[in-house]
Amino acid sequence: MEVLHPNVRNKCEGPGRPANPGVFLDGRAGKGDTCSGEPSIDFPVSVVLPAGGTGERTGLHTPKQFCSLLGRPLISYTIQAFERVSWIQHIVVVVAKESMGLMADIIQRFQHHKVLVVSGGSTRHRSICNGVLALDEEGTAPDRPRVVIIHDAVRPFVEEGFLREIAVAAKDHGAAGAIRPLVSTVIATTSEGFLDHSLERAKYRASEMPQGFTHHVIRQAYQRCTEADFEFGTECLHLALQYCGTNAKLIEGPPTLWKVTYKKDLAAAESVLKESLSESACMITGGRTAAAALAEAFQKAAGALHMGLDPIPDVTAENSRYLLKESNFIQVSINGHCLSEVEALIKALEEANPAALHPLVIIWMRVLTEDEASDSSTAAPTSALLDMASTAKLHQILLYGIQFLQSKDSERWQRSVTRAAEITRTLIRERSPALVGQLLQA
Ligand SMILES: Nc1ccn([C@@H]2O[C@H](COP(=O)(O)OP(=O)(O)OP(=O)(O)O)[C@@H](O)[C@H]2O)c(=O)n1
Ligand SMILES: O=C(CO)[C@H](O)[C@H](O)COP(=O)(O)O
Repeated sequence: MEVLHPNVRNKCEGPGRPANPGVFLDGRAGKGDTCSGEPSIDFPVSVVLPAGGTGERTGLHTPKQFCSLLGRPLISYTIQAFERVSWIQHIVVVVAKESMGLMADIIQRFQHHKVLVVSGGSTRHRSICNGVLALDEEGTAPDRPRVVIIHDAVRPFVEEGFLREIAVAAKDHGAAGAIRPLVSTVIATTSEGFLDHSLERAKYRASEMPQGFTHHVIRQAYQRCTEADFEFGTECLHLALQYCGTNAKLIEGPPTLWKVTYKKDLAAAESVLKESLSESACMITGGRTAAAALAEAFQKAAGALHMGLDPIPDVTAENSRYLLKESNFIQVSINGHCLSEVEALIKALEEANPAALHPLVIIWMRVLTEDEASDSSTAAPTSALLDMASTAKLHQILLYGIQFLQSKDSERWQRSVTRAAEITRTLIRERSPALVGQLLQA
């Protein structure tokens, strides 16, 4: 088994800066924080993420764990879901031998820490077993975990609260696993392809991930299981029962635990990510009265589209926290071109997010009076916007423009506000790299 030691990956661990805010399905944006109000886990917990499969069922050449969602490999989201949990010590990622280099690049590019990479086996059980054994190896994980959580690398949406439930139940009962209600009835077929019998759906559950085990139970299960288990087995909880006499505690998990299995699941996962990244934006008004009035109206229109909006005068002092916690920014410019404000915002975002984990969005909202709109000397700086957007895109910042007409007619003005909010919501939701630098009319 080949191992990338922690000291090899140390070069990837920046000077203590944790990865960028991740995606929290419960609506929180955060970094390295724990669920509010929950006590921390007071026993050592480590994680094994099997990622050594080929993803045959997707029909793609690239194994699904390395497929890109919003410019970042799927596995990086899963790693981050564990990395941001403060009570998790080590994350062993098990990949096929030929993917060791690719995995090391991902760790470096997305500044993952806590990660140890080991090479996998020909089946999922063999890969998981390699990961569990790596936790034993001296020098790789000095303080042995009391509990080992096993989670498929291709289930990116796992929350801290549920991991906590699994870890505590695993410590108390030796093993614990996530379950979900069955979607379809399970039936057995005869060798001729006829119905043999069907199971009563209400009595059965689908076994999902994460699963947790005491270190002792999972090690013993793999030491005692047979070659047939390694070759054909699909259930770690079964090994714990069969070889250690441990009846796992089963806990119903959220629907978001589903496993990316088919190509359509990759699109679904990207859609979940986009949805969670587009829940809010902050609107930078420059402290100007006209912009603040626009922000107030915009806040209402955005609210109707289920998007929260925080109007702020700038991103300095106290407000600089938005540079880290927000993924979407609307820079309002009232007079003239004012692309310099956008330039300054891009610079501040780049400095705050040297390795952005997902694309950040800036919308330049150029507000024009009716007179300015009809004056050819105030023509839109389209090529400057395009150039700025092309450069920003290299740093994972997607820049778009909306031209907003500040009409004296209140109905017209309100229509523009509504349209601007709808365009904003669409640009933020879609995060399309193809549309950067475009100046749309509201
Ligand atoms: N030899 C293997 C096979 C699978 N896995 C991992 O186990 C998880 C769940 O398995 P599955 O969804 O079946 O993945 P694949 O085996 O890659 O998919 P397929 O069966 O479609 O080929 C995935 O993260 C996969 O990378 C692994 O670590 N080692
Ligand atoms: O849901 C699970 C229960 O342990 C596993 O993720 C599942 O068994 C993986 O199996 P496969 O590799 O066939 O998708």
